Amino acid sequence: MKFDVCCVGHMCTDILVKPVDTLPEKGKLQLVDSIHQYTGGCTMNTAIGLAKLGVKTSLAGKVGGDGFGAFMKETLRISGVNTDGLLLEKGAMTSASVVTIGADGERTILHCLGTNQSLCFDDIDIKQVLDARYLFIGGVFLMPAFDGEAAARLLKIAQESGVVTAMDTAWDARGRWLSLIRPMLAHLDWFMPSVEEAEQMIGTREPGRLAEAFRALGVKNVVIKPGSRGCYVQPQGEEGRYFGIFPAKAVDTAGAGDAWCAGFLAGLVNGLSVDAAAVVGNAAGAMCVTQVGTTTGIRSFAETQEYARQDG
Ligand SMILES: OC[C@H]1O[C@H](O)[C@H](O)[C@@H]1O
Repeated sequence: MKFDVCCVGHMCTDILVKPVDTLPEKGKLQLVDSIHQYTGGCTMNTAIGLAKLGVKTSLAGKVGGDGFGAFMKETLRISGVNTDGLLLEKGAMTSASVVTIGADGERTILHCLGTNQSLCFDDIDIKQVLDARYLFIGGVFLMPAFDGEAAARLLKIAQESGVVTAMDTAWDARGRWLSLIRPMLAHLDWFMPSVEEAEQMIGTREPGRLAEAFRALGVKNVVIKPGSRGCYVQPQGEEGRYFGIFPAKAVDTAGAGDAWCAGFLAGLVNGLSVDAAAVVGNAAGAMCVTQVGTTTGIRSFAETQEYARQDG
């Protein structure tokens, strides 16, 4: 195996906007203090997070042949993510998210779909996927040509070839939730939605009931993240358990869930138990929100473990 994790799916450029204190009146322009450009999108964030945590990571997906696409490819390269599976589509626009950060660090996100809109099964370099121990799919609801049977097909191929499969979702603005995701669930070793997303699929916020429902639909191991009580982990055949969050001063919460996935998968790749990996996930998520940008706060695996020991 050449890689530990291959990440497939949603990637974009994040345009981070910090408004001045007051909210605009409806229909008026918003004054901003600053605008910055970062890499973004669940898959991109998780891939860069994994690489910063020292995991051998590759990525498959699509960006446009524009300035944003070039910026993303170069950032991936500098971060140490293999981009052989990254398509640059000439004449197409790279996806972007306008992320507005409030005074409390909470964000609102406006998605401009770009190349994620047309990402399809044939765009994915299967060899790259099968050359990894783990496949991570991120942001499945933000890729309308990939979000149903195509994602399920890729997960099935990977799982049947012995690749451990993991998936996070994203918010589904079109509200299809379980109807769309159901064919994927039977091919997932790890399903790691946020509690808000999971609630939309199953209709409860209670992690134990959510995990039970996903297990009944074919998922092997379930994580519900991160929620006010931390993350809830229920591996196959075991009781579910909570792991509490680390207190952190949030300046930008965007990417916390992606950082969690990176930390958790890095833990598994490094041979930690599921419980210890969940703690590393919580630490990576907490470190992420202390800095502006979705991957700025992520540090090496050793530093993340150290953080978990100090503040746990
Ligand atoms: O998960 C965080 C990501 O969601 C949004 O899509 C932004 O791109 C941000 O990077």
